[in-house]
Amino acid sequence: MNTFIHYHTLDLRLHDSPSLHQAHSPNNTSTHFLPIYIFDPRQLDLSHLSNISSPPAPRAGEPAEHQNASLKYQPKSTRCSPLSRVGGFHRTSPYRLKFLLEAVFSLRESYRKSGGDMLLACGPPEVILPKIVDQLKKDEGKIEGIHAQREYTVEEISNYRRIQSSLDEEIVLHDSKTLIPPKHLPFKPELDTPDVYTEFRKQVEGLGIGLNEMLVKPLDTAKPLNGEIKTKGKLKPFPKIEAEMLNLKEGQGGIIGAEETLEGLYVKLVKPLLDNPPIGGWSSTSSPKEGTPNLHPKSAIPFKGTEVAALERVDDYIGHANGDKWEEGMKARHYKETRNGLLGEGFSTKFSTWLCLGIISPKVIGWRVGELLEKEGKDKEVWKNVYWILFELLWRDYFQYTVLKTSLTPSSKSKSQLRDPLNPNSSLFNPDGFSSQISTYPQNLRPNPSEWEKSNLEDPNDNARRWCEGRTGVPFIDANMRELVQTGWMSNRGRQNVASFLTKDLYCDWRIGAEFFEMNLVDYDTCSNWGNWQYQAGVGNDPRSSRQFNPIKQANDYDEDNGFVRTWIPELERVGDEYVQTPWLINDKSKLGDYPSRPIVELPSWKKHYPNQPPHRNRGKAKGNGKGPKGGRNGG
Ligand SMILES: Cc1cc2nc3c(=O)[nH]c(=O)nc-3n(C[C@H](O)[C@H](O)[C@H](O)COP(=O)(O)OP(=O)(O)OC[C@H]3O[C@@H](n4cnc5c(N)ncnc54)[C@H](O)[C@@H]3O)c2cc1C
Repeated sequence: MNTFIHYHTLDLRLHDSPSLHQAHSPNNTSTHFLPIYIFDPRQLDLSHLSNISSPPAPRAGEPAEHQNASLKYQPKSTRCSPLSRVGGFHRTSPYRLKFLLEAVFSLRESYRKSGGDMLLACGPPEVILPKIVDQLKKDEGKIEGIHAQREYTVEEISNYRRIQSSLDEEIVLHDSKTLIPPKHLPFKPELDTPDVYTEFRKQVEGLGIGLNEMLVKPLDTAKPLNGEIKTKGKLKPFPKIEAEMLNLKEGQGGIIGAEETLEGLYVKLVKPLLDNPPIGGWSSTSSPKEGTPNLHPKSAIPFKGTEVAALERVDDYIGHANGDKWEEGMKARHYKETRNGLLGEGFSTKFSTWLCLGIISPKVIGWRVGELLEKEGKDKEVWKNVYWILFELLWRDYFQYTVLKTSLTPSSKSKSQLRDPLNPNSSLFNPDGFSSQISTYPQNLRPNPSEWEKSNLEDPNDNARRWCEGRTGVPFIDANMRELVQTGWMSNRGRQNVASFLTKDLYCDWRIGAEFFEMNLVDYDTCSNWGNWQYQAGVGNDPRSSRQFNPIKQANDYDEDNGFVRTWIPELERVGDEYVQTPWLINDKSKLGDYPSRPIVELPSWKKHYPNQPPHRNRGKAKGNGKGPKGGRNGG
């Protein structure tokens, strides 16, 4: 027996899978194929699974390095704990947990439907994987290779390094995470990713935008068929693993039985979240007393975490070729015009929900966009709208590669410190962000964390806490925050505004916002989240002082009919349309019910956008035109 192991991390799919492709290519000598997914106690509290001891819960503010005494490997500057470092938030919400389990269980189902299976385990991967390898090597068994997707973030890099340090076999890493794979880039991403997005995009577009130029063809390893995902050919047999023969010690974790269901596992994993709700609590739809969370009826992402759902969304949004014709895809043809919308599922692609776990390959999306552009891109309107999807996907790549570069560069503050081979050091989570790694960063724009407001999230009147709970008194901000907590989603427009409000108007530590997003966003992605937060907070590698949004102007421009604010803030029901974005201006405050009668801050620049101010409330002007405030555009 010669086993090809594929260790799934953030690549929960069968299509466009380099491992699957390699394992089943004619010259591959493996006889068996073993895909495995391991729930890691540093990411999730696994204490309700059998034979697992999770790291002790840290207190907010306590440095991560003191939080993992029970683990053999002591992380230094990483955030390896199921609670976040600054705010002490969980690192997942019930919604996000359910989405992950949907992805894992549907992947296992797809493997089974294709003649194979997938092993589910829990525990530190550097303990579990070597035990499995040992068992497979017994009785002269061989390991053809251990394959995984290359990750660019410090926790994932240290995870691979820890595993590697306990294995004789080399882990083979595949570049399957980005639209443009590293080897196609016109520069070495780990060294030369430009500090400014526009420069990155121009260099990439210099490759030529067409199919097989900038866009790389995805591997044809699996496709949807009658509502299921099927691999191209039959899978190699799944090897027998005997859980009791792994010799795992007490507390080290183990194999999750083949009979375990999504619902059963969910109940065990969600318990620590429900027992210890975060500030403001979980929303009632996301944490039912029994079973898995229901979708919020107003959710902008009424989708499942499955490969089938992801590929159906691509079909629905971009469409597909049918002979000479292009079918469906009306949404993509209006993408640029509608992408700043706030309500409903149609305004933007929502691809991020599947991209974050690798349920869909960015290359599949890119290739489909390229096909549509090739067929219909001569029409300028189609080109402008459809191309913009690539423009945004390049933002995603840009943050991935920026993080890769900084993950492998020592902080300028610790130049003397030799790189810890097991533990790369990144400024992604530092208060002064990437700026701390750039010696040429302009002095006058350097962030000064000591000047930021100190937050005490225990205090219900704390500004950052009121931001988290959607109680700032500024309806446009609160509506976005409530949507996030109640559905696990917020639009890009909303994210930019609430991030600006927390950091530029309230002057709070941006990491509280990034951690709160990490807990709640179903589409949470380390690079996109922390990279965008740095960018908005002005601590990233593209320094500018003016990324400040005016929430009143933004509300006037993007919530023209007040539908968004009315959807999420029912307390404002009795306030007329004119003042619903500025309710503190009405005389009869009794109409506000429990809603704050004053905003926690009021900036002079807001006033010219109040009702009846010259110039008159400028409704609808910028809706959907892709223009943000001066200097504030990020990703359109
Ligand atoms: C403070 C803040 C936090 C964010 N956190 C995340 C996060 O955790 N995960 C995440 O995927 N995105 C994040 N974004 C980026 C962006 O808001 C989302 O990618 C986008 O809203 C997802 O919706 P969509 O798929 O409909 O996007 P579309 O508008 O349809 O864009 C298509 C794809 O392009 C990519 N994209 C678009 N804008 C950006 C951007 N600014 N940065 C990186 N990629 C982009 C995404 O992969 C997206 O799916 C954040 C933005 C801000 C301002």
